[in-house]
Amino acid sequence: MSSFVIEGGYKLSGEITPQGAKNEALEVICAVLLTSEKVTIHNVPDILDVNNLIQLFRDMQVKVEHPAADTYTFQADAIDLDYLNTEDFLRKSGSLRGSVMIVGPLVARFGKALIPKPGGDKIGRRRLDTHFVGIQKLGACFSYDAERQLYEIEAKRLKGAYMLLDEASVTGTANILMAAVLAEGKTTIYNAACEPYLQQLSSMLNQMGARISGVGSNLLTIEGVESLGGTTHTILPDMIEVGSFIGMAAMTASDITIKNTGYDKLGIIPESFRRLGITVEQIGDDIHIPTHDSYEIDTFIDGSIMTIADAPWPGLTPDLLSVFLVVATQAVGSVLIHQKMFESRLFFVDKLIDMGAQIILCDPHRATVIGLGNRFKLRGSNMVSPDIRAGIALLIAAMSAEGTSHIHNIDQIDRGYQNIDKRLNNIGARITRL
Ligand SMILES: CC(=O)N[C@H]1[C@@H](OP(=O)(O)OP(=O)(O)OC[C@H]2O[C@@H](n3ccc(=O)[nH]c3=O)[C@H](O)[C@@H]2O)O[C@H](CO)[C@@H](O)[C@@H]1O
Ligand SMILES: C=C(OP(=O)(O)O)C(=O)O
Repeated sequence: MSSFVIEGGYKLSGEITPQGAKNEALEVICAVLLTSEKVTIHNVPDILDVNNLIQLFRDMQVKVEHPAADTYTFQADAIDLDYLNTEDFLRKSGSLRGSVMIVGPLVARFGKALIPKPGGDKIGRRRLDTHFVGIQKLGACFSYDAERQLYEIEAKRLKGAYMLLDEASVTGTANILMAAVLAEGKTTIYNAACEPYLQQLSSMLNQMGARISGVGSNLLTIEGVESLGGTTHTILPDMIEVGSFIGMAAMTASDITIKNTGYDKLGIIPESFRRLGITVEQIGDDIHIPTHDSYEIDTFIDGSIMTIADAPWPGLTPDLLSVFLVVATQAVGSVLIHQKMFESRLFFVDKLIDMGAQIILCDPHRATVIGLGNRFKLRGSNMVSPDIRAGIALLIAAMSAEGTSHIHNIDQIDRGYQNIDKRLNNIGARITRL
């Protein structure tokens, strides 16, 4: 298992460009299974999760070409459905949460799919009810094979239906949407998730001939079509990486410009960093973070303690709360970080406490951070990354700390951040990969 050695205290300077969005990539790559024609996707991030999904598609006999570093062409005209029954498929798809989104396209196009309990971060219970109930409403039958720990899904032709999702699940909405585009008749999905990932997926599907309206809202209407064709699609910049760079710049007192951020699609993210006292300057589609000698956390208008909490889009994404938390440790003032969606994502704070941060873990969902300002620096430490976003938060902490830190299990970081050590070293960081 690889690790990073980080020499803390070095400032960053210059420009950095975000990679393509991981979560959008996983959705739009699954969508290529909906057509026998060629689909070209640009701005594909070179990260573990995406590369593993692409390898899985190759194993399913999807024809994959890689004409440029960030461009892939897929053609699913001769899929080997028997491969889904192999141990190899079950092992590979089981370790990758995004792979659950092959169910919708496969059952819509071929009338059957197979999926093991999927992987992803161990950040609390991660149920699939929304996916299953939605696809069942379209007429598919699910059966669970307890011995092999997998679900078999079958349908003749899916039929459009009305559904009110029990929660605005991101991958759940994508999965149901990809099933509904080829179902017979009209489907209505209320309480749909509407992150830019889903807006992008919907516009790609419409380009392929689907008829989806309500894109960007929580009420999607889909008129089913007989078949879909090929297209070319470009993935948006990764908003979680943009947020991670904003936090990193503030915490290391660096002056950096984040290029081509897809600013209009960042929602409430820039404003949420401003509430921690960070200057986020929009320059066209770029973001400039000037050097911060210090930054002071706002209070609410009535003077009460600031809360940074996640919420379904257009609320604040849960994937940035670990970054907000670490950045607050060096701010002036206090903030309550409330991670509502996941129940095991805040336990990494004990590592920050070891580094000298003042944090009270109130319960699995809430942590109060007492910002120490720049009077007290964090100390370098030896730590293990428990999940992708805790991993980047620990990297930010290590980069701002006095002394050297070691982060183990960096596969968790590589899952979602492309060549992060090289890209950060290019703008002044001191990170060595072992
Ligand atoms: C591959 C991918 O795209 N992964 C993202 C996707 O995961 P994923 O699609 O798996 O996450 P879901 O949106 O299904 O739900 C995430 C968690 O939030 C809870 N929940 C969800 C919606 C809601 O209205 N209320 C609620 O409490 C769920 O019970 C679950 O515990 O969305 C998550 C939530 O933005 C992100 O953290 C993941 O990075
Ligand atoms: C939780 C995340 O990813 P996944 O859903 O793939 O585990 C994430 O990207 O923060």
